[in-house]
Amino acid sequence: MARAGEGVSVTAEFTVQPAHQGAPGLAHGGVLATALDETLGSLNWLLRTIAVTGRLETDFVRPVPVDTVLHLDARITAVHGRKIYSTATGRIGGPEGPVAVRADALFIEVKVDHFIDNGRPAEIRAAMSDPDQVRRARAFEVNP
Ligand SMILES: CCCCCCCC(=O)SCCNC(=O)CCNC(=O)[C@H](O)C(C)(C)COP(=O)(O)OP(=O)(O)OC[C@H]1O[C@@H](n2cnc3c(N)ncnc32)[C@H](O)[C@@H]1OP(=O)(O)O
Repeated sequence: MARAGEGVSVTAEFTVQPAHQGAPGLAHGGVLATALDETLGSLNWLLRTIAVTGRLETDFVRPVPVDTVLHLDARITAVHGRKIYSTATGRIGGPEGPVAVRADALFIEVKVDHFIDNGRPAEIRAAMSDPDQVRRARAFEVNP
């Protein structure tokens, strides 16, 4: 879950599970990048814009052990035409703890045709008939 904050920003928490391991006992970097991407992606809902990740530059600053709660904080830094620039940090030990990961992202606004043209029909039909997905897409609730 992500919560709206000051400006166009969100905070979120991600708990590293044993299935997220790369090196023994430590989170895999790709999973941490996914947590950053998901948190950054939720910013676009606040703009009510459909957008996909075009670029995601990630810094892995500290190892993140299994069972750690990663405290994520993401905000939009600029919007230019279809381009949405955003940045995020993931801290450990609490929301004010040391930065373990950070990312800068560029999301590109797309039409819904992006998914219809490129996705698989079965999954698109399933998403359209899933009331949770439709509710999320049509009426994104801020801090419900
Ligand atoms: C609704 C739920 C959405 C959930 C999203 C969750 C987050 C995700 O994981 S998304 C999945 C991963 N991302 C993808 O699959 C995207 C794959 N890429 C694409 O489909 C295309 O490259 C796409 C749509 C991003 C851009 O293509 P296109 O629409 O033709 O735009 P294009 O004209 O090339 O570029 C538009 C602008 O963005 C810039 N741009 C595009 N890609 C990049 C990039 N990687 N780096 C820097 N700039 C870029 C271009 O330079 C251009 O800038 P300007 O307007 O200043 O000339």
